[in-house]
Amino acid sequence: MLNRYARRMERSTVDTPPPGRSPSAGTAEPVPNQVGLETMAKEARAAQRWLAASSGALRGQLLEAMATALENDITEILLANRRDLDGSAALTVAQRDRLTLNAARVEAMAASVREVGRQRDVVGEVVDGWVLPNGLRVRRIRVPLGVVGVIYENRPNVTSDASALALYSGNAILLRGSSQAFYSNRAIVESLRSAISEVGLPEGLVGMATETSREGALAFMQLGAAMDVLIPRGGPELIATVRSQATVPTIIDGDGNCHVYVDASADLGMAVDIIKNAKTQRPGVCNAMETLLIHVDVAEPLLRLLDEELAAVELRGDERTRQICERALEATEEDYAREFLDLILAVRVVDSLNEAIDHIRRFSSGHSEAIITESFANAQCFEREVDAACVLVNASTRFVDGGQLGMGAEIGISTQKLHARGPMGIEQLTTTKIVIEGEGQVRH
Ligand SMILES: NC(=O)C1=CN([C@@H]2O[C@H](COP(=O)(O)OP(=O)(O)OC[C@H]3O[C@@H](n4cnc5c(N)ncnc54)[C@H](OP(=O)(O)O)[C@@H]3O)[C@@H](O)[C@H]2O)C=CC1
Ligand SMILES: N[C@@H](CCC(=O)OP(=O)(O)O)C(=O)O
Repeated sequence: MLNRYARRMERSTVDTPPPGRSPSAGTAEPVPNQVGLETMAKEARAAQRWLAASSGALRGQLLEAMATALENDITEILLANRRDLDGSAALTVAQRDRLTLNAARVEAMAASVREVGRQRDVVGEVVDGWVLPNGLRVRRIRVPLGVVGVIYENRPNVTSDASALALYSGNAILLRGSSQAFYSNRAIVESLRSAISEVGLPEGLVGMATETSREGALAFMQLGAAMDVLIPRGGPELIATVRSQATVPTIIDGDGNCHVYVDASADLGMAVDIIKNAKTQRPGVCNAMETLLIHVDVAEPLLRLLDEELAAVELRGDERTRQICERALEATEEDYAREFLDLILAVRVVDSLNEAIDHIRRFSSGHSEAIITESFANAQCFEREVDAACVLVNASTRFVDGGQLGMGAEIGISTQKLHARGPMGIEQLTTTKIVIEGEGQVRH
């Protein structure tokens, strides 16, 4: 029966070339592809019904087929990626790094899909249950959210990571990736859809918006009841547009203005290793460090070490930083407020842990914040008082990643508090419903 259903599904959602980027929208005018989007959303809604009723074993089999398809289609995916890279002249270093695929990265994408498929199946899990005095049996069970939408940056791996997480948790997914990654995303979606079809499920479980203009993105976030939740991953402009224009519920996955604070009690060797990793291992990503805060008691020895160890990094510091490290430029308030996504680091010397926490409270985007300390009391205070999705003690902010945290992958890193916060995996793509079973009881 599922195979018959699958054969009826149209492949149209991945066949159209991109009409190209157009200026930012902000208007309520209807957009040309709204009908296409609505059709795609309807297909996703219909297809999700089949998946919600499927067994964890079938969903595991589906993810295995998706991983194998990615491995088999590696040549097509890399060719499509080359087309994206050739067509995008004005990419920043961070954007080029995000967009670029190679064989190892595609293999890592397949490995992530498999890793997601090895996670515990949470669909149908009973999270609570009780029996009432009148004999009614009540269970709260975990169920998929339904149709999940994602607007995301130009990272093609998000296409497969997000699809794997959504499908394994019983959801259908609608994808609106960056126009810069259109051909890569299309090749990946085609590969995933062929695997879906192969296991007898409807291809409409993964839909991709083909209108890549900003108007298209606006129409996507205005799908209303057709989408159960939208996860926007991106910078402040995207987030502001979603907050003011979206007509669907959202889980905001915003920018990462991440701090590392080096306490007076810190082990400076450990501090140097963590700082180097957090700033330089992949500077263009959201969990990279943007500002370093140093307790005044260790400022001199640490900055002398960093002067050499961070030779490739441009430092922008306050007056006390510049007195110790002559090459540091003057930091402005704006430098502390922004995400560089580059080999640039803002630095500030503080007199106390409290001053560091005050700075973080003022400038943090609520993503990831770290302390390096040998003091248990200071670590506890930092954990309690810093209001961020992830707080780290003596570890690099780069660990804030679903794969690194054992979740297989992440659909995004939520920087809001409801209904999920931090890296979002399978469980965060579910909600619960209450099932009540009786023997004819009526309310008096
Ligand atoms: N918290 C998290 O999970 C994550 C956060 N990020 C953050 O994302 C940023 C990096 O990615 P970057 O490429 O700069 O992100 P952008 O915000 O520029 O782009 C992200 C996506 O949103 C679209 N978009 C951007 N602005 C608008 C708008 N005004 N209206 C409609 N759609 C819009 C883009 O489309 P197009 O490209 O076609 O213009 C793209 O698909 C960083 O700030 C990083 O910290 C990134 C990944 C994960
Ligand atoms: N998952 C990521 C972090 C989140 C992310 O995708 O960030 P970005 O590269 O800014 O789009 C990682 O550390 O690999």
